[in-house]
Amino acid sequence: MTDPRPLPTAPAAPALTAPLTAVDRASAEVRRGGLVVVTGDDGETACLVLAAEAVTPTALQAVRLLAGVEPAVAVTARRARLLDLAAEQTEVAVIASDHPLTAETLRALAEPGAGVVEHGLTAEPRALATPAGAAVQLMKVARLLPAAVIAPVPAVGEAEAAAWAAGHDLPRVAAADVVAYEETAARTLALVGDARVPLEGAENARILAFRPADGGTEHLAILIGEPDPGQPVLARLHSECFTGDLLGSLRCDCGDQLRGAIEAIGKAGAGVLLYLAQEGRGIGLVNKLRAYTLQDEGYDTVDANRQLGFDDDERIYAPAAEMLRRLGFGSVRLMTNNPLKVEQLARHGITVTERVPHVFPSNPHNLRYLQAKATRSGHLF
Ligand SMILES: Nc1nc2c(ncn2[C@@H]2O[C@H](COP(=O)(O)OP(=O)(O)OP(=O)(O)O)[C@@H](O)[C@H]2O)c(=O)[nH]1
Ligand SMILES: [Zn+2]
Repeated sequence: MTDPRPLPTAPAAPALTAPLTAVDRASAEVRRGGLVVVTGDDGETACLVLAAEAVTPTALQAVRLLAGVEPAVAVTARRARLLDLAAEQTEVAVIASDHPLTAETLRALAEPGAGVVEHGLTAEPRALATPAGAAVQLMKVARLLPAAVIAPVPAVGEAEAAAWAAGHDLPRVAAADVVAYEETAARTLALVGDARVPLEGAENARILAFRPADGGTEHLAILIGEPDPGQPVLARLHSECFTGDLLGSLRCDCGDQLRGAIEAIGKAGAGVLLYLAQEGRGIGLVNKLRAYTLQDEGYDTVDANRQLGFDDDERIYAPAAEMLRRLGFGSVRLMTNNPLKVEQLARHGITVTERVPHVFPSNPHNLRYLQAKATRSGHLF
């Protein structure tokens, strides 16, 4: 095969890097149980934020002391409705109590099966692009349960709240930057690695790694043969599945789909497989394991996501579209059974000339999962 040819890569604009970095720092902080400040527009009260799943009595006490009031908990509207706490159409619900919330109650609000939710709770609706809404979104970015302990920062306006955060040595992030994070990250992908890796079923393969400007997890493109950018390129978008791809889990069809796609593209002679860092349809591996526990209790794959407060599918397709564009492929023949992937790629500016079915035999462990994909998520088998 010929030597890998260099591919164009775009340097990230500094204006995009600073907000991404702020979100990345805040995400790392909440993952280790720390406090962060989320600011909003000038008229909005900034929030002190802590991951509900990481809450401890000590952390809760720290929030009380810093804010000077009792904290509340922000959850997705989906989760609030399951708790019979949100009547209105809203994106996020802020749950408050008529008595101090304990760490156990907070955990029970966040996670199904974690305990009994007590009485005396009320919920207020909030839009996503508010500090409370962005606090929940920050948990999703951090791949934690989408529930945040929040308390108002004793400061007026964004500048004063930012100064308050700095004075208390707390990371600060703007709500708008959290909400825009995934789309912004996709715009900053840079090609950071490119090597020839012969694969079983496709010896003429290269792996290219694309890294977002905040240093987040890379998405990979597996380029097989030399696809003609002038023609629709045979393409597979594969979302990472540690259990299926690496361990050969029989609970899903991912392992077969991954190896089957490489083999099929290899046979066809040329094409691309994007290996996207979107484990568990974008909820992360730990949350996927929680969803599996719920599925063992009787929920299907869609309802398990919803019980945890997530949407059915949390993936976004901006990184995939950006990588295809960077590789010079504006038009694809997409190997998928998922109509949403076709729709979303088109929405992000890639022409899908054809959907190529990508079906593999079921086994006794994944039959129910595949049936749920067909009946609940509209997958075409
Ligand atoms: N949340 C959740 N994710 C799952 C579950 N089972 C598998 N997954 C994830 O679902 C994703 C499957 O991705 P794909 O095979 O690319 O996509 P798809 O939506 O099934 O569509 P196809 O292109 O037809 O295969 C991977 O990220 C898996 O980790 C589950 O029960 N719950
Ligand atoms: Zn899987």
